[in-house]
Amino acid sequence: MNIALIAHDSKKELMVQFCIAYCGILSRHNLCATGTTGRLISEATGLQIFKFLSGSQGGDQQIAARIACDEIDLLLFFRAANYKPHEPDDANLLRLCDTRNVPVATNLATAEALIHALERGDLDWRDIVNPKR
Ligand SMILES: O=C(CO)COP(=O)(O)O
Repeated sequence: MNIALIAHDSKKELMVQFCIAYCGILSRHNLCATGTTGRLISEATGLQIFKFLSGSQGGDQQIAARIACDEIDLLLFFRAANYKPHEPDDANLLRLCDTRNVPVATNLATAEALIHALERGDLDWRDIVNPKR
C-alpha cells in the first residue's frame, strides 16, 4: 500500500511516536510524507520515506495530486485543532480523500484503528483501485 503521512507542527512529535510504535507494519509499505514530517520520521525510525516538498512550499498539494490519481491508499494527517495557515489546502486534501474513497485519519485514535485494519488486510480492496504497485 502507498501511505501518505502529514503532521502539523504541534502534532509532529505524536506522528513520530506513532511511527516508532508501528514501525514494523509501516516498513512493509511504501511511505511518503511532506518534507519536514518525513524527515523527522525517517530520522527517528530509519524508515524509508519519499519526501515531498514541505507543506508550506506545496507538499500537501503534491500529495493531493497523488490522491486524485488514486496513487495513495491511506492518508494519516495529524492536524492541530487550531491550525490556520493552509486551511484551504487541508480541506482540499480531505475532499479528495472523500472523492477517491481513500481511508484517512486526522487523529491518533483513528490512525490506530486504520493501522490495525491495514495489518488485518481490511484495506486490501485498495489493490483493485491501485494495482500499479
Ligand atoms: O504543512 C504541513 C501540513 O499542512 C506539513 O508540512 P511539513 O511536514 O513540511 O511541516
